[in-house]
Amino acid sequence: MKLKFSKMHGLGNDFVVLDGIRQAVALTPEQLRYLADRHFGVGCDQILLVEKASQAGVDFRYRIFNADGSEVEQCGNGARCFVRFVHEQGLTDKREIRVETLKGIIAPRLEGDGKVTVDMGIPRFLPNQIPFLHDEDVVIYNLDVADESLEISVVSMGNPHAVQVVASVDTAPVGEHGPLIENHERFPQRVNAGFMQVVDRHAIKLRVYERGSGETLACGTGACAAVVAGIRRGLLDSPVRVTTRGGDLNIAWGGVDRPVLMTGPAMTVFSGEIEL
Ligand SMILES: N[C@@H](CCC[C@H](N)C(=O)O)C(=O)O
Repeated sequence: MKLKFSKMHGLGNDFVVLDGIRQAVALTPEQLRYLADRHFGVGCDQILLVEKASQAGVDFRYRIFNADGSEVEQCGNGARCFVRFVHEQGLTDKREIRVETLKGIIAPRLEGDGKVTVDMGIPRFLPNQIPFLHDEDVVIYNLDVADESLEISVVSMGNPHAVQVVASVDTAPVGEHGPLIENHERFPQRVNAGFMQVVDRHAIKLRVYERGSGETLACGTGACAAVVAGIRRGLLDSPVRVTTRGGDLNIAWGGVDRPVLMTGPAMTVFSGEIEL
């Protein structure tokens, strides 16, 4: 089977994007891992699959797969690339799009300057909404990792995040603690691990060890989760500039029961065809 794809990225968080409307796409986890493989395949952090909407009032459905082949609920940088993709491929000329994901509907908008703003939905904090094994709902939890007790906040942006504040993102033990947090027994569906350095009340630096993909150059939902956690901890005020290793995102949040808005770039690198 030959598959057409586009290689895209949002701040270096890179994607293989597939049009599942004009070509039939049904991939096994092995085929997904092959596409994501940086040595034997195309190489990416996530694979995005654009499909027809399954309900009225929605323009498209898009599905997200991590490099390890697991299907996940949400992807912020992917949502921005999805919008560029459907425009570049001539699948729509609407600038405001409603798109179904595994965890609800999100609403991206293509701005005049080429950036994309995405209404990422309302963040959730209850342990069973993450899911995170704990009886109470508090802003900071202790998590035992490698003989240390880390202070984490948990946030669901549709997908699960554990965010901690670190003195410096440059020296934070992302490679060592990241996989231990990702696979911690108190996160039954695993978790994305965020390491946030507060610069001032409107600026943070962030690194994220992503569930199913390892550390990426940027994580959109991770940026939303970090800003929300920072505001809940009383450290930040909206809007917040989030500096990742791949560049900057702007995140705004109006508080409890309000959606998070994320603005940033989306780039197409090349298009190709691969035999599976
Ligand atoms: N890179 C993404 C998040 C992709 C999914 C994540 N790894 C998960 O398993 O939840 C983003 O930009 O949000």
